This record gives sequence, C-alpha cells and structure tokens, in this order.
Amino acid sequence: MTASMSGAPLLAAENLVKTYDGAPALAGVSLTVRPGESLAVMGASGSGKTTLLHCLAGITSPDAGRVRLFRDTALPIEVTALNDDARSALRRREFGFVFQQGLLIPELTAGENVALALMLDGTARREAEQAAAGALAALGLTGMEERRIGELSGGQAQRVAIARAQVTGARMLFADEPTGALDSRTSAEVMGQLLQTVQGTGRALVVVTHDSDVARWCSRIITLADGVVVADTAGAAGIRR
Ligand SMILES: Nc1ncnc2c1ncn2[C@@H]1O[C@H](COP(=O)(O)OP(=O)(O)OP(=O)(O)O)[C@@H](O)[C@H]1O
Repeated sequence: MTASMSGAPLLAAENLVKTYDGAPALAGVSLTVRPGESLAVMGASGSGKTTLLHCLAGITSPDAGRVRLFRDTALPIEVTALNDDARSALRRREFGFVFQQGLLIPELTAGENVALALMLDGTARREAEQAAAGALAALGLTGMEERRIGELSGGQAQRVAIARAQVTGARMLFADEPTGALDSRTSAEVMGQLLQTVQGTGRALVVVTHDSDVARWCSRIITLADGVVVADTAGAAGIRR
C-alpha cells in the first residue's frame, strides 16, 4: 500500500441498493476509494458490476444508500442527493470515463475529442486544443491529433479515451471493460497507461473487468455476487508498488 492510499477517502459509498423489476442488482454495497487506489470490480455476468459503477459515478440513482465525493473543500459532495443537471455537471468536472466504446465521437479527430471534454465546461478552444495535444503526447499519441477515431487502432482509441478522461483534471476515473475489445498485449499496454494516470497523481480508478489479468494489476480487487461484495483483496499494484 502506498502512503497516498491510506488516509482520507476520495469517494465513499454506503449501503447501495438498486432493484430492477423486483430483482436486486445491488443489495447493499459499501466501499471507499482512496487517492492512488485502483479498484477492480469483478464478478459473474449479472452480478451488478456495471450497476455499481453507474451508481458510484452518478449515472444511475440508487434506490437507497449514498455516494459522497470528497474534494479539497471542507464538505463532501453528496452525489446521490443531486438532481440530474447537477449530476451531469459533476460528471463533466469531477469524473473521467473510459468505456469499451461509445464515448468518443467518430466524426471528430483525436484532438477534438479530447479538447471537447474541456470546451463543454467553458475552456476556450485554443487553450483546450493545447491541453489536448499535451494529454495525447503524454500517452504516446503525438502526431495522431488530426486522425479521426476510425483511423486509429483499438488501443490508440482507448488511449485517446484515457487522455479525454484525465484532461479535465478529474481525480476520479471510471472504466467499464476498457480493454474488452483489445488483444492481450494491447490490453496490457492500455491498462498500464490507465494505472499510470492514477499512481502518484492523487487520482483514483474504479474499473469493471472480466479479465483477471487486468484486475491483478490494480491495487485492490472486489468481487460481486448477486449484488453484494463477496471478496475484497489486494491486487499486484497494492503489494508491489
Ligand atoms: N437498466 C436496467 N433495466 C433492467 N434491469 C437491469 C438494468 N441494468 C441492469 N439490470 C439487471 O441488473 C442485474 C445486474 O446487471 P449489471 O449490468 O450491473 O451486471 P454486470 O455484473 O455488469 O454484468 P455483465 O458482466 O454481464 O456486464 C442484471 O440482472 C441485469 O439484468
């Protein structure tokens, strides 16, 4: 465990419950995510992984329980108490998302996709483009700024998604099967870069995955079954680094 992983939480969930059509998808999940931590969420299909991620990230409202985001301000933000508009604004400003597909706009270039994350929140175009170029360069994508997403490999596109997730300065990153469409070598590279954006930066990552290799690289692994946490163990990043 690194020093940055102990101490104050960045995100805390208490007793999350979510039921769909009478069937519980989450049946009382509590967890805390600390700066520097990478938390893998595993479990069988239908065990509630994506529902948990969506509740933590303010995409879905739980039926019961609460999620709080601790920033540098004195009072935490109660994500679950916000209305839809406030949650959208919070997601844009405070959270970064890397999903398997769907978040990048194919008609836009890599640079435009990353810059857009900043422009949506009022950053001027020129400044946003400069920040985007820097974020892409940091992920080894120098020279690819002008390429449309369809002109990139799957691994390159996921790196654009990582750049987009972090360019806003968001400290809390969420990923849902970020390597699901990649071969094992590219998957390792992309996960390595995703974890680099967390380690030693004060950020934290929650990643839903079926891939035990991906999970092992994280600092902590929780396993869900029928909407509850049935295991909570250290991953490789929690032991070695
Ligand atoms: N929008 C929804 N409407 C109705 N039922 C839903 C909805 N979202 C999830 N569910 C149900 O909730 C349960 C948990 O789904 P969830 O997607 O969280 O599981 P998961 O562990 O992420 O599964 P997978 O690994 O297959 O993606 C499942 O039984 C699913 O059918």
